[in-house]
Amino acid sequence: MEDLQLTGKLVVLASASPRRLEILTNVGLRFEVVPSWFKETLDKRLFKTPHEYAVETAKQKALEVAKRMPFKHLKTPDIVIGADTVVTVDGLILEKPVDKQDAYRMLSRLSGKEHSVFTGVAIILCHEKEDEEIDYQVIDFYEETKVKFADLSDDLLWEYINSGEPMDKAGGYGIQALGGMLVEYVHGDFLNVVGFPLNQFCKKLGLIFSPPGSLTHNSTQTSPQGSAVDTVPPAEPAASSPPGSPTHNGPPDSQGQNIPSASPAHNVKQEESGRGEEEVPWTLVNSLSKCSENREAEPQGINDPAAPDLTSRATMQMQNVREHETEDSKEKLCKMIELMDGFKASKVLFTASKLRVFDVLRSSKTGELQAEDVAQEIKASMKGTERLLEACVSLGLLQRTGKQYANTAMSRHFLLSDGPLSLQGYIQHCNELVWPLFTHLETAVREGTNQHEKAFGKTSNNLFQDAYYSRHEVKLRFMKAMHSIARVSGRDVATAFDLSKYKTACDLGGCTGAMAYEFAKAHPGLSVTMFDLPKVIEMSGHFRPHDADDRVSFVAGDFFKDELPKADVYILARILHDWSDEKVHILLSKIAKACSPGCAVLVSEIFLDEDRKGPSRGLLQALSMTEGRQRSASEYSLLLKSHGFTAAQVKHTHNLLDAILCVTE
Ligand SMILES: Cc1cn([C@H]2C[C@H](O)[C@@H](COP(=O)(O)OP(=O)(O)OP(=O)(O)O)O2)c(=O)[nH]c1=O
Repeated sequence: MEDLQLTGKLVVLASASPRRLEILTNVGLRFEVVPSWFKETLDKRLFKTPHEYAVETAKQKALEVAKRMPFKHLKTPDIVIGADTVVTVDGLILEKPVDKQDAYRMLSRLSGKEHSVFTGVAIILCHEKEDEEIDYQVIDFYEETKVKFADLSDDLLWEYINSGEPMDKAGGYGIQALGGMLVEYVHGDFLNVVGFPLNQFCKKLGLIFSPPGSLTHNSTQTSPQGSAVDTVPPAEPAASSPPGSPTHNGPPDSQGQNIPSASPAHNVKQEESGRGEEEVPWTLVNSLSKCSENREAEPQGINDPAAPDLTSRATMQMQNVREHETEDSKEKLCKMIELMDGFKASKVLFTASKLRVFDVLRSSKTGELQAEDVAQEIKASMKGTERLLEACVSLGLLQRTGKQYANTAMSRHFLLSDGPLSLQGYIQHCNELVWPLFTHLETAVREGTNQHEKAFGKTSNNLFQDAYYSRHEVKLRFMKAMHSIARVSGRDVATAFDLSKYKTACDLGGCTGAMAYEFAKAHPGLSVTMFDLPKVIEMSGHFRPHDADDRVSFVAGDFFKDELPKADVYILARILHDWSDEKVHILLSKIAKACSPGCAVLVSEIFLDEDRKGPSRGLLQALSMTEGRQRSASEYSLLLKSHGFTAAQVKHTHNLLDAILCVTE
């Protein structure tokens, strides 16, 4: 048990499949579930074999989660697991049926025949580099299981389809439940059909994480089924790349690739993170991985003499169905708990930030401190500090080794007050302004109004003039918040489109100039004017970078009242959501008047999904808005079009702000 190489690591299952959750939970793996948003739309014609398709889809599912988590969940996972199961018959790849007719077509094709079930699996190892970029190392493999269906009558097929079971399963059946009745034999790993080849996965895990000395990590391991190792460059988007694309070091099923050891060669930290010890039976996993070189793909399953007999397998299947239902409701309960506790987690982050816990830990000689030292530094009680630090560990904000607390990579990235990507300004704004507003949410919902007066005892007709910029200290806090958002999202917004043909830009309401500097940095031929209220401009000097580019200049004015500076591109970053459509029209018509043909407007906001069902970040923000509203990309596009700005290009940056670029004719 000293070999617990996964202890303290954040393992993430990038899958919404309750079967995968159950299989991995049953072996004692501790992990979080973050379903992938990767759409399974890779062009199957680009893949020579079905398993290449399944492996690539698994890889893209996992990479999407690995890349999203640092931004959306504000934590970097150590390991992300993705999988994709497909059924193949007559040279066709069958995924989940889209409707009952589709399920019928699939099942009647499978009737009376042997088919293959392939599950592709990708294990992504995320390594934080010194420059805080993340390296993604991909280990992928697949498993094939052969399944033979009995001859199935139409009546039986329809009865099965009407049970509802086929709809969320590849090939339209679930071997672990009612679908088991359709099956004559299984050759291979039964769990592979259910969605996860546990046996081969454990072997791979053993090879990656077995303790030093027990295996020769860097020797060539021959894997029974295809296995490949890729390193994905950090800036690479999770694009739908077919095999042979630049993210691949070799074909996905090439044999005999090196299996990297995550420990100690890759310096994956062993953190005592409060997530508790892993319960994976590591002796078993290590023995399995040692056997993997010798393994011939032998038939297993219900025809295997060593496998449980049919009666016990049927009992196991019934248990599985019951457990699946329990797991399903447990998953829902977890989600409920997460929602109920969400405000506590936010407040822990706000409080630790306000008390400068992350800065205090960073400034200590070794980067770590015991609770009593932290308590002394932040001038707080020992008992309260200890509770706060422990809660921070449980949220992935801190790590603990013995009695010593230290920042996690995520905290170093986003929570040090002087870090280049510090979110401290925005966190303080959330704590001091948004939090009090949200305590009056019920009244805000009843009355449909912003609760500024209730929360702060003052009416505000114009939020910026009356509230944000009324007092020096409040203004500075608001500017810090906007500054941190612009610093974190600025590069992605500035590089979202090719602006090389433009010479001048004007960032309207650009606050501290952080976004303007990002645009200047990203476009060497561009001069940027930052335009904002005189009250803002007079303080923007506080935020001037040391290496300030002299292509950025500052002009004071009110974009609703004053003449706008001339520019080829007008930037509206985080501006339009604050205003009603009526005010947006006033502003856009002023911009349109200032523009000559070929000029552009770049709007950067959180874009709501077209069905307004997400992202929740945008919809939650709307709850404390005054006269503004959140909009989708096509709503922004329509507003812009009505002022002659067309040819919209939309970029979802996966950062805090998305972007749309429209051009005048
Ligand atoms: C053939 C077969 C598939 N399946 C399931 C396993 C997978 O969950 C599903 C195939 O779809 P997948 O796209 O592999 O997975 P998923 O959509 O369920 O989850 P995610 O993409 O979030 O990881 O079919 C069974 O449960 N039993 C079976 O007998």
